[in-house]
Amino acid sequence: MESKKRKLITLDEFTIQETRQFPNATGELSSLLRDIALACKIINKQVNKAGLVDILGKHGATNVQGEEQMKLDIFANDTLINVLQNSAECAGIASEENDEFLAFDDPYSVQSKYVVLFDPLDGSSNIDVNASIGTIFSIYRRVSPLGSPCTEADFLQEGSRLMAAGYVIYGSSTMLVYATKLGVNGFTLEGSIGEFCLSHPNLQCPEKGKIYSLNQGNSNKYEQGVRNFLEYCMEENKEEGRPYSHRYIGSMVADLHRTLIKGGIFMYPGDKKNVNGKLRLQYECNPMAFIVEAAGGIADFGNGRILDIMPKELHQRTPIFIGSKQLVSKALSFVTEKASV
Ligand SMILES: O=P(O)(O)OC[C@H]1O[C@](O)(COP(=O)(O)O)[C@@H](O)[C@@H]1O
Repeated sequence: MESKKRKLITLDEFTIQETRQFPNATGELSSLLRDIALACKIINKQVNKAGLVDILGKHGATNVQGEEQMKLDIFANDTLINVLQNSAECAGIASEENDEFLAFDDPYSVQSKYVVLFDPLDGSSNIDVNASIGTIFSIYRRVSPLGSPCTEADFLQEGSRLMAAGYVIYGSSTMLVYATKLGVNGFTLEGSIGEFCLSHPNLQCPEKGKIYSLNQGNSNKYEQGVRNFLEYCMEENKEEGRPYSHRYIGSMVADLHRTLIKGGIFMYPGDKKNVNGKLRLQYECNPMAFIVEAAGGIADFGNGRILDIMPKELHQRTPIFIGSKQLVSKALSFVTEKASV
């Protein structure tokens, strides 16, 4: 018996319906989201055929983080910048791959209310081995006056001031997940019509979880509290369903997507060498914290809410403990991070 065809709701239709809930809404934010989705469709096409075109491997340059840039990092970065520069809804961007923010000074962009931050290709170490990778983005309303180019202050705002945040995961299917204050929704790319269609409405992060996710290879460098929590996760306790399972893909987007859907905890703690860990506050941790909190989970740096951190630099890093309320609270009861952010 043919399964009942369900009505496809495209991202466009969904965002227009959402806009209608705000009488004063102008539709600029939804249009900006649609532009980001367009850029990610272009990136998706290259990712899907990466083995067939000369886009695998290193580009030969290093970024401001001192990391070797992959060819796909550069392609994704250029694609997002080009689409957003032509979008007329974006005053400027900040990217994990660019040292400085870029202010668009054409007559339309300087009038735009919003700026966009992005990690164009998250999980770069997984590109050549065909494991899931992603794009992470976030949108702030400007604090600088409209009519003139945006400033660094527009990008150095606390995560709690985000208007929207999301990611696209290039995995077994390509999905776009985005959050506003109204909630979190997931859309799957329907290749035959080239549209993101609503597939995961009103995503909620399960309160409990039995999966913990971190680079366990660094365990000896983590502080005692983190190691005690790992012991707790691996300990036998039938009643509490322990030992928990360890899962780590090594792409934050993929590890967070699993955590959002199945519950659990994802961590990238600080360690003796890197007290603030590896992940970037503005491009990775704030957008993910905004999404997980909007889905009922929590996101902490060990001594407080990620979204309350006042950013000082565009590329600053922060430790992160994020996911299901109960399991993250348990981890925090073990962890007394010394990191000041
Ligand atoms: O290899 P490690 O140290 O475990 O780090 C993996 C983490 O680094 C990242 O790959 C960093 O992201 P980029 O690929 O954007 O630089 C995350 O996606 C991932 O969670």
